[in-house]
Amino acid sequence: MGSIQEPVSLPEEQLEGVENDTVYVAVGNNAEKNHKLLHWVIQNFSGKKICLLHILIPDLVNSFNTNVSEYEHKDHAIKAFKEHGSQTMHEFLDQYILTLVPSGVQASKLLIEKDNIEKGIKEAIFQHNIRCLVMGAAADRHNTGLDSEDTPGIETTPVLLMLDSNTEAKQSEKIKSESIPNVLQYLDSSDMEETENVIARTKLTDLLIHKDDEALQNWRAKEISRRKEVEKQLARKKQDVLEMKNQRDKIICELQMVRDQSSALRNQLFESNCTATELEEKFLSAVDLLISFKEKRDKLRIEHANAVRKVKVLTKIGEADTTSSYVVEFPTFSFMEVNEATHDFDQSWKIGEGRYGSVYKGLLRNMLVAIKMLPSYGCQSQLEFQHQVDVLSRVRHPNLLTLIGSCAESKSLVYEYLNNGSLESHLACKNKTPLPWQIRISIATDICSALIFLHSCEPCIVHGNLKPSKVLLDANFVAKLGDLGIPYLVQHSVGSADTSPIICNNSHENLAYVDPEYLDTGKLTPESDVYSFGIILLQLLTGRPLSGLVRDMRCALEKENLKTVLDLSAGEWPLYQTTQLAYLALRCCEKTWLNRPDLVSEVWSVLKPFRTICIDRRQELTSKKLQRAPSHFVCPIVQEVMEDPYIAADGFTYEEEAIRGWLDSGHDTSPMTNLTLEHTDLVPNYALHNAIREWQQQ
Ligand SMILES: Nc1ncnc2c1ncn2[C@@H]1O[C@H](COP(=O)(O)OP(=O)(O)OP(=O)(O)O)[C@@H](O)[C@H]1O
Repeated sequence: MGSIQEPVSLPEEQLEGVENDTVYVAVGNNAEKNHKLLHWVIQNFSGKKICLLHILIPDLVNSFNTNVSEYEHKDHAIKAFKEHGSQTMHEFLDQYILTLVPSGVQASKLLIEKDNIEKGIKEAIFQHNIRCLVMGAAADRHNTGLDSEDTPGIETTPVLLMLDSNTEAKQSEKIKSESIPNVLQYLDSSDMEETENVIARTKLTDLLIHKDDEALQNWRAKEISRRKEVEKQLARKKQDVLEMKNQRDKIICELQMVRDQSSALRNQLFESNCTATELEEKFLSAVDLLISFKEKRDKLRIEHANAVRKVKVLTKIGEADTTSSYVVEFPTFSFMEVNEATHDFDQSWKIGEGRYGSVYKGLLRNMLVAIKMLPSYGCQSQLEFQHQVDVLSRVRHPNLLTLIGSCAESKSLVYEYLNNGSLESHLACKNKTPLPWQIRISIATDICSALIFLHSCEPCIVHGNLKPSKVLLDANFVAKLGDLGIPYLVQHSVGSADTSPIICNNSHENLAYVDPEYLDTGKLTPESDVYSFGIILLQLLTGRPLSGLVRDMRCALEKENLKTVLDLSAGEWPLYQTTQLAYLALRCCEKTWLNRPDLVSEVWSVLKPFRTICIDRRQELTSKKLQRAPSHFVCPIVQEVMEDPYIAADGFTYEEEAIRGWLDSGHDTSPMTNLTLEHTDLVPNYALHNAIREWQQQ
């Protein structure tokens, strides 16, 4: 039985079988494919015998396609056509042979006429005992297992069919006919199509040849109905395509709409984001605004509370005013208030007593004050008294004790309280360290400044009772003159213009400050104050008792021995300037007022150069003292270093007087926290008291 092999490229063992056999090459009608096939054959079988095999199918169909009526002479035509086809094919094969000759191939041709290629090939194999047959391969590459890339130059690889021995080839026709059709699978697709066409045409030809008109008509009708069916299908397809096209257009439209909507939504989203950001910013600024409004509101609340408090105070003052029945411009106090402030004029609250009454320390409307109780004798009316006080209250100067208010009922004057006491106490060194010379000179300057102011007033104001007890020192050692105008107030009361209270009720010591001319004439002049100032200046320089003071100074200056009289506890006096001051003081103490120096042109001009050095020193001293004072030494109410610290129920320590005054004035709350106090008991803070003492003695 013949075996069929598939040599794609031709290995040596394949070629061995071909050696002595003629290689049959099956050529078709496609000239291009034939050329490629022959090219392949030349490459693989150079020097071999080649026989070109062509199965010629008489192609009558072409001649009958156009006009069937022409078949009246068909026998003759078919014959002529066959002859013509055979001749043409011979010529073609000859041409192929000629192309093979230069390649050293012995070529021959074999033309077999058969109405079927399959049958023709079978016949050729039988008749010519073909063992080696080359055919154009089928287009189906799976059959060959090759790619065109592997065999460049030809689209499909030709197929070499090796048929077994002659004996096998000559087997019974039945067996051979079984094996031969397999050959056809190696024909390329175009050959197959061609074959099918040929078969169809052959059938038609058969019909024509055998004059089978009825069958022809049937076949035609079949063809027409098939064609109609195809046309119908085509029309349906067209309709489908049209519908699909419409659908596609619709979808595109919808897609476009969706795209538009999407872009609109995107814009909306962007706008929303912008709005959100804007709103967020607005919200933040609103929060800021709210915070600032809250702060303002709190501030306004505080201001409101303060205003309410002020209104209450003013109302109280108003009430006090109505009780006194006078319309005055500056605060007046009721006797009750004065009484309360001084704790029923408690002796422990008394500061001192002079010719014109007692002076009490007091806590009045939360202020630490000095209340001077004038003698109640005399016929001065409350109206006259109040008028006089009103005039005095308008005389204000930094070196004059400030008159805060008055009480017409009790005929008392309320002054600011100066906690550094009087110059008198300092000169006497009562529990006090001696004043440095700079402070002394600055005190002289302050007194001079106050006198210049008083004397320059219109009408001129003469103090008339200037002495160290009337020179009060504040926390910064600034000197302030007190008791201004008291003699006038009291004189009126006494009702005797002739009787001078200064003279009448004054001690011998106090008379030392009184102008001798005034003593002689009873007439107070500005120069009277200059005399008193001279004595005070001599006291500041020497610190000596009044008796023989002028004489001793004069003597020392004459002997140019100033140092012997100077108060050396005041430090190292600058001798030249101090001598100048000493001369100036003596001139002030001249018995005749005409010989006394002018305060502005002479005294002030000498004192003025000292001012800067003295004020600096004063600041240095006070700031040192203030700096050194720990904050817990200072009373929260009066803001001064405490002398008698007491602990209240709120746990804070206060100056006893201050906290008692606070509680006695009806307060039941803490001055520090404003919370209600559990009780009003006070406990002395001995530890703090000792600490303050130690600190003060340093
Ligand atoms: N505002 C005040 N602050 C502190 N102490 C004061 C205040 N006013 C007066 N004093 C003190 O009160 C005491 C009594 O003073 P007052 O003026 O009544 O009498 P005097 O000056 O001693 O003598 P006189 O008035 O008889 O001449 C004085 O030692 C004085 O230092």
